Amino acid sequence: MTLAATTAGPAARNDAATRPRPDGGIPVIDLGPFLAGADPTPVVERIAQVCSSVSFLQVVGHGIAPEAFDAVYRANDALLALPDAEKAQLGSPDGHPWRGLSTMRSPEGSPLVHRFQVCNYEDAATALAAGVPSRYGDYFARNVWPEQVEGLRASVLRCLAEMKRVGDALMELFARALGLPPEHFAPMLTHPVSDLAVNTYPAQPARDSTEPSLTFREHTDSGMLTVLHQRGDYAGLQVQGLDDAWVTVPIDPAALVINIGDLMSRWTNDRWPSTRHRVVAAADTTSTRASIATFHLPNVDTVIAPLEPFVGPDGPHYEPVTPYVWEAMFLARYRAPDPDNR
Ligand SMILES: O=C(O)CCC(=O)C(=O)O
Ligand SMILES: [Fe+2]
Repeated sequence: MTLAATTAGPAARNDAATRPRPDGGIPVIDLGPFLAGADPTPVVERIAQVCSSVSFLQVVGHGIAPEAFDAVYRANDALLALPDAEKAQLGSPDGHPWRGLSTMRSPEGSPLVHRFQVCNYEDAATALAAGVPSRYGDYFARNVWPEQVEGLRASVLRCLAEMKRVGDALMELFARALGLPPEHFAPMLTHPVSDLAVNTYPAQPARDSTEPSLTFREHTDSGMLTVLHQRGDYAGLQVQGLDDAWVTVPIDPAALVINIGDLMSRWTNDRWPSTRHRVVAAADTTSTRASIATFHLPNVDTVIAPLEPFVGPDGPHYEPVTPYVWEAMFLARYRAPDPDNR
C-alpha cells in the first residue's frame, strides 16, 4: 500500500464549500448528564451536528478533577527546569519522534514548543503482556521516564487513563451520532495505542511582522480522536473554520477540547472532517501557554475502512488501513531524507 494511495489531501477532508459554517466560536457541550446516565439524545444530536461541520468542540462536565491536570503541568515544569545536559539525554532512545522530550525550534534556533510524549504501553514487552498480538511488537518504542522528576510518571499515567475514559465515552457518543449501535467501537478499544503529549510554549522574542507567528504549524491530527486540556496566559490554539478563517479556541481550564483525527475522518468517509489547526504565539514577549493532548487510537490491528452507510455513489474515498500501517507510513515520511516530504 503506498502513501499516495491512502492519503487524501486536506481539500478532500475539508470540503469547505459543501459544509455549513459553524455558528461562530467553538461549541461547548456538557457531558455531565450523559455520564450520569441521562438520555444521551440531546448530546448525540449536538455532536452529530458539530462533527459534520467544523469537528472541533469543547466538553465540560467530563469528571476529571483539576488536580489531575495540575499534577502533570507541575511535573512537566520540573522536567523542563532540569539542566540542559540532563534534558539532552531524554530524547527517544529508539529515535521515535513521539516519545520522550523533544523541542521544535524556529529557523533562528529559539524554542517554539517543548514536547514530552508517552504511549500508554511502556514498550513492546508491556504491550504483548497486555494481549497485543506479538506480530505488532515493533510498533512500540520505549517511553522515557526521567526518574529524577518526582511525580512525572504517576501524574502522566493517571491523566492518560482519565482522558482515555473520556475518549471512550466520546466514542460511544460518536457511534450513536453516526447511527451505529452504541457499542460499535468498543471491541476495537480493548488494547488502544493512545499517546499523551505535554506541549509547553515558552515566551517568544519580539518580532517586526504583524503576521501571526506560529509556535505549532498548521496540521491535522493523525489519530482517531484528540482530547486536549489547555492552560496559559493567552489563547493560542486556532482552528480553521469552514470559510478558511482561523477561529481561536478560548482557554477554559474546566473544559477539554475535542477534535476528530484523520482516522475518524477515513472511517466516516469524510462525513466528519479532520480539521486543520495550529498554535500562534502571544502578541507580547512574556505570555506562555501549555497543553496536555491525548491522541486516541483504537487497537493497533483495527481495520479502518469507510463505514458502509457513508459510502456514496463515488465509492469509498480511502483504502482500509490499520493504526499499525498508518504509523509506519508516518514514520517513513518523518525519516525520509527529503524534509519537504514531512
Ligand atoms: O497545544 C495545543 O493547543 C495544540 C497542540 C496540537 O495541535 C497537537 O499536539 O497536535
Ligand atoms: Fe494537533
